[in-house]
Amino acid sequence: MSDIRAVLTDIEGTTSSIDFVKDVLFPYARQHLPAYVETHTDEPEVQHWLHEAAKEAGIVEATRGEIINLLIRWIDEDRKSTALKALQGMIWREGYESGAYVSHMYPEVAGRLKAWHEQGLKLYVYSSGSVPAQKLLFGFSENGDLTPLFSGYFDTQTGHKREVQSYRLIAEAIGLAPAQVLFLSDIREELDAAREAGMHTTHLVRPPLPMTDAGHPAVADFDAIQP
Ligand SMILES: CSCCC(=O)C(=O)COP(=O)(O)O
Ligand SMILES: [Mg+2]
Repeated sequence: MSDIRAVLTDIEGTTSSIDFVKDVLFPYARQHLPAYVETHTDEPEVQHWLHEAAKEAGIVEATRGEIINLLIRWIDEDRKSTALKALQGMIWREGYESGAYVSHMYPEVAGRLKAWHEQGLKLYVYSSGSVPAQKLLFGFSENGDLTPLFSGYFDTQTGHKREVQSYRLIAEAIGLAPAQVLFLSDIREELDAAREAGMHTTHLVRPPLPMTDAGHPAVADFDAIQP
């Protein structure tokens, strides 16, 4: 993969465990969402995303309570809604800043990201979590602040992760040909879309998941990747 100039990484199931997202972040957002919406309801950004959530659900008129219930249902369904993800990010900030949790990183991830960075590779993140949530996750990690390693972040405002066009737009935004980018993910459909856009791909199959052939080069951890 000698022409690789940048690594674009997914988060959940790739740099960090699905359990951290499902058992720590989602429950925290679920628990704090009602009070957060009630106490921040006059903030334009909160208003904007509540409005976007209602629009996405096709709701013309709803009480605040109904929108809160809708968002809680979406958390339970792990819906990759841009509006929900933006609101979750705002709520998670309070959790990180109060020390309620730090983000999980698989043991080799921070070291490998640092090595790639030192080697001159540009590092980018692409996650369904909002860009502010991504910055928090890498800023408050078990391995300290990893944000200086990254050159940019992308979320579903660029497009959904299973759509080919999203990867074309990301390559354009970072100023590289898709063939100069290596995309890392645990999800086959995301890897398929990135490859169709022309990116190199590597499938993260984190133990104890059994190694499976999803049609992409597959590894158990970042130490096995040589961009
Ligand atoms: C950005 S941290 C929270 C992760 C999250 O909300 C999520 O939906 C994970 O999506 P990913 O695309 O990283 O699998
Ligand atoms: Mg993932």
